[in-house]
Amino acid sequence: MILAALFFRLPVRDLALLLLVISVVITAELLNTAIEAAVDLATPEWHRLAKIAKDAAAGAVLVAAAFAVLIGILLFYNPVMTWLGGG
Ligand SMILES: Nc1ncnc2c1ncn2[C@@H]1O[C@H](COP(=O)(O)OP(=O)(O)OP(=O)(O)O)[C@@H](O)[C@H]1O
Repeated sequence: MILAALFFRLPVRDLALLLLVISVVITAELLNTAIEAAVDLATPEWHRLAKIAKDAAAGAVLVAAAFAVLIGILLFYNPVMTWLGGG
């Protein structure tokens, strides 16, 4: 994504937004992994609260990823269309 942003010469503000979105997704994934490990340590058995904790953490990653895709489309749509149109 960063290489594509440089290729399409996105404005610095768009590049900053892209870096922010990437960092949010990576942070959510790291927190999800941490929560999964902590839950497994606390309750190796099946537990309703463990399920809620893991599902909520995974949901956070999904939300971050979905918004990252949306923001990526918004940032790249015009530059890609211009490039495809040869203009
Ligand atoms: N101890 C538990 N008690 C109840 N439900 C659990 C428990 N452990 C896992 N689950 C359920 O199983 C799902 C998958 O859990 P798992 O630990 O395999 O993580 P995962 O989603 O496969 O994540 P990753 O692929 O990042 O390891 C959870 O989202 C949760 O719904």
